[in-house]
Amino acid sequence: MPAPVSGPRTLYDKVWDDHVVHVQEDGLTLLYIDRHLVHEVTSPQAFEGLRNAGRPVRRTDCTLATVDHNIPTAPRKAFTKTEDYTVEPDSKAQCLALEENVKEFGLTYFGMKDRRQGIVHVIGPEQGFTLPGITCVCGDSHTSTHGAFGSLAFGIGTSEVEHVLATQTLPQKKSKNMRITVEGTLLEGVTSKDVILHIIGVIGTAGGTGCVIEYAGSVFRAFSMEARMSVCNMSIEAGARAGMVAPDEITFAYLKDRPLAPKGEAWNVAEAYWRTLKSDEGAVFDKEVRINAADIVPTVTWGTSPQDVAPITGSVPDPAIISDPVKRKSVERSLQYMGLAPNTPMTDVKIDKVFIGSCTNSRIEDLRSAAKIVLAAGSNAKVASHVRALVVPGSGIIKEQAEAEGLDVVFKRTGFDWREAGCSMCVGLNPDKVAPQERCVSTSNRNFEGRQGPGGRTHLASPAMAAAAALYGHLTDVRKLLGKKVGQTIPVIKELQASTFWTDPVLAPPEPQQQTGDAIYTTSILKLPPSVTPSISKFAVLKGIAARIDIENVDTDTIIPGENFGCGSSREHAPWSLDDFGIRCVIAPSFAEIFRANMLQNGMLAIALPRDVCRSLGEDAETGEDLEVDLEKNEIRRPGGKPPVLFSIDLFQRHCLLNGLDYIGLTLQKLDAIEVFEQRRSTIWPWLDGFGYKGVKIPISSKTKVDEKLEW
Ligand SMILES: CC(C)[C@H](C(=O)O)[C@@H](O)C(=O)O
Ligand code: SF4
Repeated sequence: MPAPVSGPRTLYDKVWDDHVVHVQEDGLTLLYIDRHLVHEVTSPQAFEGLRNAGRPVRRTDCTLATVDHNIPTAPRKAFTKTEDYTVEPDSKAQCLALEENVKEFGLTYFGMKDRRQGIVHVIGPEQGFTLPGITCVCGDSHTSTHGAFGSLAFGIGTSEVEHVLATQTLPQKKSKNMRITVEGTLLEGVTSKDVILHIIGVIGTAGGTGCVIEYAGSVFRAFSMEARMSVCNMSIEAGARAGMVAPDEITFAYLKDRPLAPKGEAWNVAEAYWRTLKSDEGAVFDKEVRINAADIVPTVTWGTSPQDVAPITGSVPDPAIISDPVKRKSVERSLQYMGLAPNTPMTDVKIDKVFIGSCTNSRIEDLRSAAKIVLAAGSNAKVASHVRALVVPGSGIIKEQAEAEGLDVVFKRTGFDWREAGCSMCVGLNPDKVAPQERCVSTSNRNFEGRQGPGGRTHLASPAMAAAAALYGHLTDVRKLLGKKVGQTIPVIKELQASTFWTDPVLAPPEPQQQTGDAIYTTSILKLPPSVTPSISKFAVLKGIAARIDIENVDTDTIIPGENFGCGSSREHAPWSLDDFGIRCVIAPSFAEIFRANMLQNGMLAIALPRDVCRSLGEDAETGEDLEVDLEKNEIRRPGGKPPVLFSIDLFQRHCLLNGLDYIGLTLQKLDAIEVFEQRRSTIWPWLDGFGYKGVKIPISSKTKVDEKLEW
């Protein structure tokens, strides 16, 4: 069991400690989850699991659902039914499934007719659903965004979504503490997006593996909440479990009066608690990175991994000068996919599309930043004739605010397409796509092969850089436009108070499904049929042929084995598809954590071994002879009489795999501890119970009643 932190603690240590429900001897901790965001892609099988097991959602008051990934961003004025608006069959099915599920399970839902609908990671903070010091999860890797508020926020897979829906907890191993400090003053034209791209370029996409990153230093302290969110958003691209920024005056000002933020005396108590949420003097970090702000210039990506970054003043790399053969091959492959010749100056790269949006950069400040560049280019400026450019606000509310500020007019008259809120061209799950071999400058966070559409090529950049590229038709140093004096000959954007847009006199607060007295919610009463003991398939000995693939940073979108296996999204579909192919074990030098957890939840084994051992097992695989993975003996038996390779795996996970144990059933055995935690939570952090919509009273007494307990 890891020693509890007794001396000075980090921000992460503090939030973690405040959410411990139960600790096993091996350190596996049952963590209470304060906030759960749900979207249509990763939730259908989770609700199905609940339904099959006869389990309700434990805390409907702490769960918020919306549609974002699959939905078209075409005008919604004529929207009547999801069936008619969402055409693509899979998308339609997922959206309709969510609509049904939120009704059946009694969840608050912002659907396509609701002005509060938007990308989960935009609407959580916008509503004040996201608060400092909380734990927040979503079946989505970019949940790390919410760490900008000093919360512990991380992405989970579909099985874990089901686990949280059923128990409001998650079994977790504590990550390491990492701190990235950026001190100094940023150069003109350098934004938060450039800072995080630069960081990922420095530490690599596996740089934060096993860690929760705290962003510290004068640069982050000076950042707005929007800028902090863009940084924390991409912590996942840096390989980390989560990213955090300690809350401060900027955080409190952002949250004050948000619809779901605490009000009145509760606000004062909450703020006093939030002020304690910072790393203590002398707190120990397992990993420290220091970066000088003045070293960062506007940054773009050239390749198919977020770590493939270059300053806009630089050139496409030349694989010929890379000595490591695996790295060289990987760069060659990327350049071939991207259709780029080595040593081409970045500013010579001609583009076809521009996408300004996504959970990284679709907030009001991002839209203003892009509009400022357009304005700086002069009133006759136009999007280059060969470029199609899209601006997609992150939520209906942001769209309204932008329209009230006149940003839509600036974009539209310049030739940008102004859309409705959603994930849009960030991910090829809806009609906004990049066509094969088209090149897109995108303010999103992933440039994986096929990410924006099969064969599409992505260059990640800031909103300002994307706007400049749209006007010039090629990658452009935004400073070229900033050289002109913004504010003298150029019209200034009239920024409006965001709070004007939060309140909604038309839409009623969410309908509570069950009521106890005057409470907005009741925690669902857990009635568990004792006969229901779902299980996952057991893993003991696996014998069969193996496939060797020498590719690094294999992302879930193009799932194939390699180093840092499964980096990218929380899609449990990745292990499911491996399983469908009959692949039940993956051996790699390192794994993305969400991917590894998803494998375990499906009874599959992820074995991390040193790079040279992986190579030699790869050679064994090439002989076409069987390998035998024996979890009971923790060894991999090899062909040709070679000695077996030993591996280690967490004891509890091993136990669950060997016995095919269902994590939800195990957790429900700890129901008493969960209830005790909830009572304490209601007393110390009462603002976390229930939604804070107007006129709604929040219950103080204990809510959960357990009729029957699962016999294990
Ligand atoms: C669909 C979803 C599971 C996925 C994620 O987890 O990140 C998506 O949001 C993405 O950005 O790739
Ligand atoms: S990364 Fe893209 S697809 Fe994923 S949640 Fe954000 S906007 Fe949506």
